[in-house]
Amino acid sequence: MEYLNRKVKSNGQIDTRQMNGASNARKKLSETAMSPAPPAPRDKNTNQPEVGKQSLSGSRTCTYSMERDRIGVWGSGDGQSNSKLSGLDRLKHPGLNKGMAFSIEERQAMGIHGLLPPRVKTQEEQVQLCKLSIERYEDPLNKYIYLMGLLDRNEHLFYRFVGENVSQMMPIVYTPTVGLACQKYGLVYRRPRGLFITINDKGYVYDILKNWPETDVRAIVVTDGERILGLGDLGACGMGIPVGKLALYTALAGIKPHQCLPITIDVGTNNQTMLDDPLYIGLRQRRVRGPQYDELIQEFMEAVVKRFGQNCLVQFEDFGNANAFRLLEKYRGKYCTFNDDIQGTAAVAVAGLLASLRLTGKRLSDNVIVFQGAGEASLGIAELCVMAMKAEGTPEQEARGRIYMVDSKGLIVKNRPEGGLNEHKEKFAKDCPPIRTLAEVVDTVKPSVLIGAAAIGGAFSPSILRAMGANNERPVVFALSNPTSKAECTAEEAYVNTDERAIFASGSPFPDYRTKDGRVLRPGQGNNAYIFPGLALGILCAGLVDVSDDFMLLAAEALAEIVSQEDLDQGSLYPPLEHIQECSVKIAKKIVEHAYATGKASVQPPPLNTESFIRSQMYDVRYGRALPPVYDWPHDAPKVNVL
Ligand SMILES: NC(=O)C1=CN([C@@H]2O[C@H](COP(=O)(O)OP(=O)(O)OC[C@H]3O[C@@H](n4cnc5c(N)ncnc54)[C@H](OP(=O)(O)O)[C@@H]3O)[C@@H](O)[C@H]2O)C=CC1
Ligand SMILES: CC(=O)C(=O)O
Ligand SMILES: [Mg+2]
Repeated sequence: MEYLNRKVKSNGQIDTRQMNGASNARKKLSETAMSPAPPAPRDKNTNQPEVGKQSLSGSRTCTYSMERDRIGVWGSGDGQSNSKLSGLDRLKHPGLNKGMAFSIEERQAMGIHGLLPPRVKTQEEQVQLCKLSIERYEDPLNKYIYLMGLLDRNEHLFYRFVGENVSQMMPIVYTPTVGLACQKYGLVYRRPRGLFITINDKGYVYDILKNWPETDVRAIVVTDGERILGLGDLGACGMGIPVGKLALYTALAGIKPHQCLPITIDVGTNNQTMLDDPLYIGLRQRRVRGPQYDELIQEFMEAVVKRFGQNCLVQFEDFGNANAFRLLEKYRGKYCTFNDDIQGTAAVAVAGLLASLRLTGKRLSDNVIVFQGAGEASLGIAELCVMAMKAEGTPEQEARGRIYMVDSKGLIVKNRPEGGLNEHKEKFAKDCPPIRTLAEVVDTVKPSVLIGAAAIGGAFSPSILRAMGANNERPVVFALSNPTSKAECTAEEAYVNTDERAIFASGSPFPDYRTKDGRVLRPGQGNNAYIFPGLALGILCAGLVDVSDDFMLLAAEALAEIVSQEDLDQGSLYPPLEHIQECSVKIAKKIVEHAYATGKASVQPPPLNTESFIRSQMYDVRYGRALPPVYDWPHDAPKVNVL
């Protein structure tokens, strides 16, 4: 039979990325240095190898679209062809399963006829069922468990469902519910998802990476669980975050699921509640710090390059403050990496601020900005604000002078009696006597922008908000802390206490607000989810390694440009969540263009049409044909399992 011959080829045509001068140095890091590939057929629009034969599509070509999406597979372990899989395997394989959408021919040819109810459903009907099913759950945690179960069963359906219902599903797979899921991870954990690497695995990290059954990993989100959202140290239970972030990589930016790998590095936890919890899933010990910790992370970075190549992206997520800054400085430029909490958050917040200028009629440099918090998020945003102000022509010192930071000890001032200023905070220290409370800082400084990222729920009291309203025609208030319980104020509080004049954004979603005169305000979600999926897509499409801050400013500008007048009129500084996939493509396009313009791209040759190249790389949530039609039901079917 013809289809018997249609096997996955293994000709290594994919890695057409040839290292350019800028990345030659990195070659030494890798045992798996890419070899120049034989020429592949080129797409006339993109000047890139055809889909299925290029950088993001897997390291092998194949005939069927489903195989094209999923080459290495759960269960095969070696990333070899799917031809070893039986029909039953395919039914159980989340990347290949179509459930009742398998056609009759497919069911017969794969030897699974009779294992499914007779009716054949469309994917649209399945999406409808997902909607009905999830609506039956009232408890968000149960909705989360349902969605993770769907992901475990049928990836295409999960991503289509989430992608078509972003504003309803994002709060479940992501903040705020993912925070609750992490706190209860011992309860919600069902099936293996992601890799756990512990301090006891030192010396064997590469072997653990080899246990991951997919070989074509392009993006890793890694946490050590020390600062999970604003919930603190959750140890190994932090795994929910890399899983959730990577679900958004695919749902929001079309990065293929099998190219994504969530990792949790378990060095213990200092959270006594976790340590005492019989359901806790991690090592029962206090956190290891110092040289042992650093050696483990170093081994991890090297093992990633050795296993997946030097262009494999490592997104650091929810590390504790001290490690986050240190590790970013240590690895940026040398490895393909960025820190989402510092850099991604900076980009989304600056995007919001740039958009706000269209409402206030100011330049960014005309603003006075007060931060509640001086950690990863706040300092990342503050530094990018300085960069954006400099781009407006404001001298650096003047730009820094317009930014005031409040940490747990009060306003950051020079010669603080209790000391404790690190080099990052020092740059924003003011030459004035200490001021202890945020309320006093707001009264003294009279900021036009107030940004909260300190995980102190309710820190923007009604009186602080009223002061913002009294001092500004349109006060800008960002309550960025996650999850919802940690938000500095709600959208309603921001509007009510400023005569509905506040320009508000928040890290976790808040419902629409109806004004006294009947207008509906839709507070935007100032969350790095608007940035990291598109940023990652751009990084991968360009083969970018050095994710410097100019890329972050570019991403911010790209996002701000997408915000329409209608969005602004509705009080939102961000495009609707329903458009977030388009935002990802636009951001990726800017990243790719800038990577080539600055000589930092390593995918060669450059695409002729950047946007079509990017789109051609993205995951298709629709099912492919599992098999070509070979006969009509109800005729006798050959008992052959070809896949
Ligand atoms: N919306 C988004 O996209 C993002 C939101 N976030 C959220 O931001 C929050 C903070 O994250 P991150 O910056 O990474 O955390 P960090 O731990 O790095 O920083 C927390 C900061 O808050 C300060 N702080 C603690 N207590 C107080 C207080 N009572 N008054 C003033 N400041 C205080 C700390 O002060 P000190 O330095 O003195 O310890 C520190 O500077 C989290 O809730 C997180 O979820 C983070 C990333 C993205
Ligand atoms: C959104 C995010 O990255 C955080 O709250 O940590
Ligand atoms: Mg984070």
